[in-house]
Amino acid sequence: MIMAQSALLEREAQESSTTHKELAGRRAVNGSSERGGALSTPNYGEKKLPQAVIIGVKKGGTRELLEAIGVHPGMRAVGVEPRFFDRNYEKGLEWYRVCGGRMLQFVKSG
Ligand SMILES: Nc1ncnc2c1ncn2[C@@H]1O[C@H](COP(=O)(O)OS(=O)(=O)O)[C@@H](OP(=O)(O)O)[C@H]1O
Repeated sequence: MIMAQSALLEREAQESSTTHKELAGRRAVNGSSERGGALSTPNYGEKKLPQAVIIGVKKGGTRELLEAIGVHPGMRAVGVEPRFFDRNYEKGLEWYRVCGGRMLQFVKSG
């Protein structure tokens, strides 16, 4: 199942123990900035939160779906599943965003 998640991520951001102000401070230290949900750094380009997530049971065929989506020239799909919601949730939204940037090494771009 693919689920639009902007509302979910917005709620996550609001509930996160790290405030926007704190994150802005960290970005200033790291020489990065945020524009419209995209974290920009001089060395790594933009690290955007995903616009959709694939949710599925184990052995439900999610990998196949992910790879099929990734073939589309207009889509960027993660190469390695970040397992954010079930294994890495406590690492927070910032980890998820940085992970998204790392994913770009594996994606097919259009
Ligand atoms: N279209 C289609 N029809 C039937 N079966 C399919 C299909 N696509 C993927 N598969 C099978 O789904 C299994 C992998 O599912 P996942 O990608 O969710 O695996 S995992 O849970 O993340 O490991 C994996 O099953 P196993 O080969 O038994 O491991 C795939 O063969």
